[in-house]
Amino acid sequence: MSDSGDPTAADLRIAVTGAGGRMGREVIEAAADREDVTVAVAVNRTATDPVAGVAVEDAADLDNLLASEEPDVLVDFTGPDSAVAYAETCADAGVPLVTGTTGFTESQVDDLRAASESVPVLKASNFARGVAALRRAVREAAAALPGYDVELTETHHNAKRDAPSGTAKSILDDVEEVRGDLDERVHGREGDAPRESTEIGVHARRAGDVTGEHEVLLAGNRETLELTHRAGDRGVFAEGALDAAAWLAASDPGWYGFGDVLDAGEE
Ligand SMILES: NC(=O)C1=CN([C@@H]2O[C@H](COP(=O)(O)OP(=O)(O)OC[C@H]3O[C@@H](n4cnc5c(N)ncnc54)[C@H](OP(=O)(O)O)[C@@H]3O)[C@@H](O)[C@H]2O)C=CC1
Ligand SMILES: O=C(O)C1=N[C@H](C(=O)O)C[C@H](O)C1
Repeated sequence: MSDSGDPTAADLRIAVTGAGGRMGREVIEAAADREDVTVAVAVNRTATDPVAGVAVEDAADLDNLLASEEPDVLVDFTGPDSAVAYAETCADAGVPLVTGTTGFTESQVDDLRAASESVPVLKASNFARGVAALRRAVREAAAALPGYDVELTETHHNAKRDAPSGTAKSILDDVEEVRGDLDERVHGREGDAPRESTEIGVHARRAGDVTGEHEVLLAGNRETLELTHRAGDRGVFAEGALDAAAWLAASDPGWYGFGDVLDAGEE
C-alpha cells in the first residue's frame, strides 16, 4: 500500500491464487493495465508459465510468500476447497481476502465467515457492475409483479464446473426474499411435470465459450418481462475484483459483498 495509507491512491500490492486459471490470468492482466496495482504474489496449484510477465509460484508456498511479500490483499478465483484453505492462510497471515470463487457448500461459507473474524473477507458471485444492477432490477420487478411465474436461465462456457452458477443462486436468494410465496427451486423439468405456483424454474446451459449470461423471466396476466445480463469478456469481472481489492485493503475485519464496494462509491 502507498505511504499515504490510502490503497486506492497508488500501488496496491495484491496476491493472486489460481493464477494459471481463466480468471486468475485475467486479474493479472487487468492489474498490468492499471498503474495503481502491482501483483506481488501469484500462485497456482500446477506449474504455470509467467502471466503478463509475472512469475507464478507453487501454491504450496503461499504462506511463506505472504510472509515475505506482505501483500495488501489476496484475490482468489479457484475452487471451493482451495478458497477455504486460502482463507485460513489469509487469516493466519493477516491478509484481507477477496474471493470470486463459486460453488461453496453452506459449511464452506461458514468457514470463510470464520476467517472474516480475523481479516476482512469479501465474497462475491459476480464482479460485473451490470449484474449488481440486474439484481436490483429483478428485486424491484419481482416485488412489483406478485403472483407472476419466475424462471431463471444461466448460460456459461463448457468448462464451468458448478451449476447453477453462483450468480444464479444469488438472484434466486433475491427473488425468494422479495417473493415469500416462491420457495421451491425446480432444476429443469422432465416427463409429467406440471408447474406449481410456488416454483422458481432454474435452467443451467453449458456451451462453447460463453463468458456468462443470466436471464430472469417473469410471466403472468398475459404479459412477460425478461431481464438479461451478458458479460462480454472476463475483463469485466477482473476489473470489479480489483476495485473490490482496493476497497477491502482499507477495511476492518468483517464479512463484505461487492454491494459494499459499490455503495461506498456512491457516497
Ligand atoms: N465472481 C465472479 O465474478 C466470477 C467468478 N468465477 C468463479 O471463479 C472460479 C474459477 O473460475 P475459472 O478461472 O474459470 O476456473 P479455472 O478452472 O480456469 O481456474 C481455476 C484455477 O484454480 C486452481 N485451482 C482449482 N482448484 C484448486 C485447488 N483445490 N487448490 C489450488 N488451486 C486450485 C486451478 O489450478 P490448476 O490449474 O493447478 O488446477 C486454476 O488455476 C469458479 O468458481 C468460477 O465460478 C468466474 C468468473 C467470474
Ligand atoms: O465460472 C464462470 O465463468 C463464472 N462464474 C460466476 C458464477 O458462477 O456466477 C460468474 C460468471 O457468471 C462467470
